[in-house]
Amino acid sequence: MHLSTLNEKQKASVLSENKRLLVLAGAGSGKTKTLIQKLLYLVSEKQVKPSEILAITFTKNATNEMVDRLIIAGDSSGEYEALINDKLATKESIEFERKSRKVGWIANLTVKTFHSLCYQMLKASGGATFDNRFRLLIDDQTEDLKEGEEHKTIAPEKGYDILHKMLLEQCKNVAYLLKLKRYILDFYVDKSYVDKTIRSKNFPNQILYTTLKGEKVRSKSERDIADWLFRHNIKYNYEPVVNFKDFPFNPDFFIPQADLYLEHRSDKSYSTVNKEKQFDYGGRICVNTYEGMTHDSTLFNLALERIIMGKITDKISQLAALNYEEEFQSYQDKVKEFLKMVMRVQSMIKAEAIDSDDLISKSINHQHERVRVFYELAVPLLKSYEHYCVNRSYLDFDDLIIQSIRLLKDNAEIRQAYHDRFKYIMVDEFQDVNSLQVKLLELLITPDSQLFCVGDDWQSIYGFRGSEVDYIVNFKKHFPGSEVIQLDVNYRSTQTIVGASTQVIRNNKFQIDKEIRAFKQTPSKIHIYRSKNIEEDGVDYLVRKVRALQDEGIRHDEILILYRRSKMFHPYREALRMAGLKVTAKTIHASKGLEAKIVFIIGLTEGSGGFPDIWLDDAVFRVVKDVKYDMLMEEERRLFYVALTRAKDEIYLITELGSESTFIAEIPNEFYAVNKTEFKNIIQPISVCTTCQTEIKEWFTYCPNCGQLI
Ligand SMILES: Nc1ncnc2c1ncn2[C@@H]1O[C@H](COP(=O)(O)OP(=O)(O)OP(=O)(O)O)[C@@H](O)[C@H]1O
Repeated sequence: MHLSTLNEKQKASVLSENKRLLVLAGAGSGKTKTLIQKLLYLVSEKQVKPSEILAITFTKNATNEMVDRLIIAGDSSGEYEALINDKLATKESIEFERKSRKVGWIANLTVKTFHSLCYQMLKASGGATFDNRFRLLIDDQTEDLKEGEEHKTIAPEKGYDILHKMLLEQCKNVAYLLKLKRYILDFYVDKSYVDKTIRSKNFPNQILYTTLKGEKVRSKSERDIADWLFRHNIKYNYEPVVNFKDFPFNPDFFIPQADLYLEHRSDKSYSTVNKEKQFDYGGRICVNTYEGMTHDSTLFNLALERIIMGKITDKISQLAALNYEEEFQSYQDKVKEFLKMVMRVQSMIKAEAIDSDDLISKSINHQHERVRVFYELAVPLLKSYEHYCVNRSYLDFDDLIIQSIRLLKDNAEIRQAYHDRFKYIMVDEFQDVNSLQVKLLELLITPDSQLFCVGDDWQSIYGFRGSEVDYIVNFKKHFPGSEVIQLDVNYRSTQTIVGASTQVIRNNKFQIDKEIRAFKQTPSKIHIYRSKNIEEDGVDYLVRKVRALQDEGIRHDEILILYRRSKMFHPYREALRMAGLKVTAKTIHASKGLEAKIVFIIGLTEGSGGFPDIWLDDAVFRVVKDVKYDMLMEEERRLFYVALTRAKDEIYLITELGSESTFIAEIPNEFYAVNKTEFKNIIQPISVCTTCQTEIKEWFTYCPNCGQLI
């Protein structure tokens, strides 16, 4: 036992006999280290049987890391540590070695993710409440959460595909299909399609307009007509070729159900006298619309209604067989967007234990039609999805926990068996628990068992998946009689990084204020680059900087690039690839628990697609859970805190001039490499290149003349 490697607070946490203990601390303060030491202490000093210990993590990586640290603690040769730090070792060789060394007392421990624990529980005894030969539904987000034997029982389809299947089923009902179409057109499409004007290939001066149906037409007015027809589910042909007598030509529209042609006459139209004669010869009706009619859209719509509706005798329900493929051909991405929202709602209602039926009553009186219609469309989908999955014994990751809770709740004997087995329950990253996970823990602990949790409320970043920072902030309320120990030294980062990140996170109202000191006193400053265009000179800057760092001898795995959304990284990935530079890049969510010598945070712009990015701020989600804007903003700030605190030595922030993320100003000036106020005034030269004496008007960049980095 190496208690000597711990500081006083860490030691106190290991030695505490309290039945409920939370070790609370900011990033890099040795929480995971303390948890491992506690585990070693219990086994080696307190003679606790390893089989009585359950250690729970959130990700497979965290489980592996815990097992690795335990193997290292017992491996005096240092071989294993050398292997996992060997940059040339493959993932497979490390996994093989881990497996062959996970023997003896380590093999008798239960170190699992919440999901893996529940999986095993249900396989072993789930037959009592469900079907223990269930199969697992995996989606993109849970892909990396599955472990070992779970590979064997993965469902042959994905949750999203099932939901899509349910949508196709529902769309056989014309009323549902029409409602979906109206919803998609009204609330998803209108905003974006207007801008989709392109130039004609044959006539470069001709601008083409995209209709709701997805075809290209020649004028705004034609688009209005086409859209009006599409919205009213009236089939039409655009510019059909006709030849009634003397010559072929293309009237603008033909409406088969009304047996009617439409010609729109703009101010630029040529005389149509000849064409009109042709319609007479053919005994066909052609109605003209005029540019003047289009200036007032309400009047224009009325005119179209008068012209066309009277001539259509079919009832709407009998209108040409509507079918899903045809109607949504141009809107696959919008339908996908809708289904993703349904999936998000599904996950939220599971975490909140809300029945899908309740969603209708919760939304029926909502002031916004968009929200009401969303739920009218979503609820039948959610119900048929649920039925489909139960029928096939499919469980998703949320269901694993829900079914385990039910199993323990309803079966006293099974519950007792787990109580007899696990006397010590340890939870890493406790700030990420949701109400289901807490319920599960409550069912697993007894007054005699010890619950040892470590976590950092400042790093709670899974609110969008239902985690509740309240469980850690109010730990004492949730677990009466508990003790909370705060660790106060950060061993990972420089004092600048610790200071800046602490200042940022203190802007959050909902947090536990903690004093945290940096162990490392090396002087360093935070670098910031304000690009003119983040996707151009921002990318350029990163590539140059990474190259310069690697030239200085920094290894590629010591550099970590972080971003809020994967999309932000695309231009950087391409540029790095072209430059032949290798670097680790991750979303901030995926960087949890990691550390690197140098961290770049890219995409620090404001507004949509930037960071903070409060996309959950949608009235649709508020029906399930009324999360206030402030709270969503606080989660974004915690995410920024996680990003900053991954860095050991240096941080580079990349933003765009005039569109800086609000987080940049939350880091006080003294932490930046150059005083921010100097940069505000960019017309003033802020430095002169030491190599070629060129005035440099940008802040913290390379010399535009000779390329010298400053
Ligand atoms: N008492 C100590 N003395 C020296 N180094 C320590 C001590 N405690 C922790 N460390 C080191 O500090 C670093 C961070 O530790 P650890 O990963 O356990 O922190 P953490 O609090 O779990 O971090 P985070 O919450 O950011 O993931 C590790 O490199 C660890 O070895």
